[in-house]
Amino acid sequence: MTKTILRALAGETLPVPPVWMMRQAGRYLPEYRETRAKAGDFLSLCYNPDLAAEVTLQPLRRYGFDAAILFADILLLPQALGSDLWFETGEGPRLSTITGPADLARLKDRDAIHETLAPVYETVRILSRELPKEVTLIGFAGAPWTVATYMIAGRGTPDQGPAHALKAADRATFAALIDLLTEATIDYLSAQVEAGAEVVKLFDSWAGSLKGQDFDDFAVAPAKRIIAALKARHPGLPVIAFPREARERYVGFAKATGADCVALDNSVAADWAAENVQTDGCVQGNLDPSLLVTGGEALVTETRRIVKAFSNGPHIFNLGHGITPDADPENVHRMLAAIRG
Ligand SMILES: Cc1c2[nH]c(c1CCC(=O)O)Cc1[nH]c(c(CCC(=O)O)c1C)Cc1[nH]c(c(CCC(=O)O)c1C)Cc1[nH]c(c(C)c1CCC(=O)O)C2
Repeated sequence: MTKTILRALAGETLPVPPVWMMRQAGRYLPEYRETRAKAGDFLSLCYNPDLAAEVTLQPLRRYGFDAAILFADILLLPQALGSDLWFETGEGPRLSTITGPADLARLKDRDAIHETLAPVYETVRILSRELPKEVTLIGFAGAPWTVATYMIAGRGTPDQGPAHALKAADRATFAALIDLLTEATIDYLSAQVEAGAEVVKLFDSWAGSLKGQDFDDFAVAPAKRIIAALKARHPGLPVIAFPREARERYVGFAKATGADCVALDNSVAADWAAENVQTDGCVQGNLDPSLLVTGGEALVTETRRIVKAFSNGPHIFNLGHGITPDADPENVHRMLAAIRG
């Protein structure tokens, strides 16, 4: 087993951490913007296997990252389940809403998703043929809670208010939606693995707004179920979990869910995470993405500080969240130089 990402995920401490970036294919790259224009719009790009594979490969050509992440979106799964989905330019995603049992009943069942998602699996197949031998291919899905927050509200929300409200007002509908998403996510990720994904990552971007028992019920429990089912179908499959802004709940998250690696956002201190989270295995993270906008000495200092903080255990270097469209592509080279020396 020679791929550095797989070695780190298996618990090996490497002299130089392998590195990739969340949203590494994206609008900060001129070649991405060009390919997206050719596709027409973002969703057409996601469903065009040749072009989606092309944008996945672009950041690898430029930077030589250790992993490629499939180019797709966490909201393709709700679309495959029958939600309407579109992107408002400059604003973000819009979906039909789930407000009660009638909306839930209109969704398709888990077996129907592959019809819509077949082009995504084709993208994975192309990538597994075309990627350089040393690069690891990561598939992904949104975690049920995060995906549910978009399906319930019909858009991104600052506090996930509508999802919390449905959870309080109509627990049965809310729990049934989480259940459907959990089952569909197992099938979706499993199909990505069958197509050639070597690792999968579960994005729970809004995990931080779940408190107390809700965090156990709707962040930990679904992740645990998904990971157990995937590992039963694909023995040895490494899984990265990203319960963003989980704060003190990062502690023990890998053990509680069976994840091989916990991805950390940049609100937690690397020294604290090395002592309290990395003790259970591989961690990924956690540079503040705004440093790729501002650059300078702070970018270099902070990158080195993170590498050093995690140097006594398994670590995959990454950002604490996705790189933003206003990032300077040259700053990514500076970050890599600070990591790789
Ligand atoms: C919440 C979420 C979404 N999508 C995703 C998450 C979880 C991670 C996170 O918290 O950021 C995950 C995602 N989205 C995208 C990927 C591709 C792989 C990668 O490079 O990381 C991945 C892994 C492409 C994308 N997904 C999106 C873009 C930008 C679309 C464009 O080209 O205009 C990309 C490259 C659009 C998107 N997709 C989503 C939103 C809220 C938006 C709009 C905000 C924005 O524009 O950045 C939903």
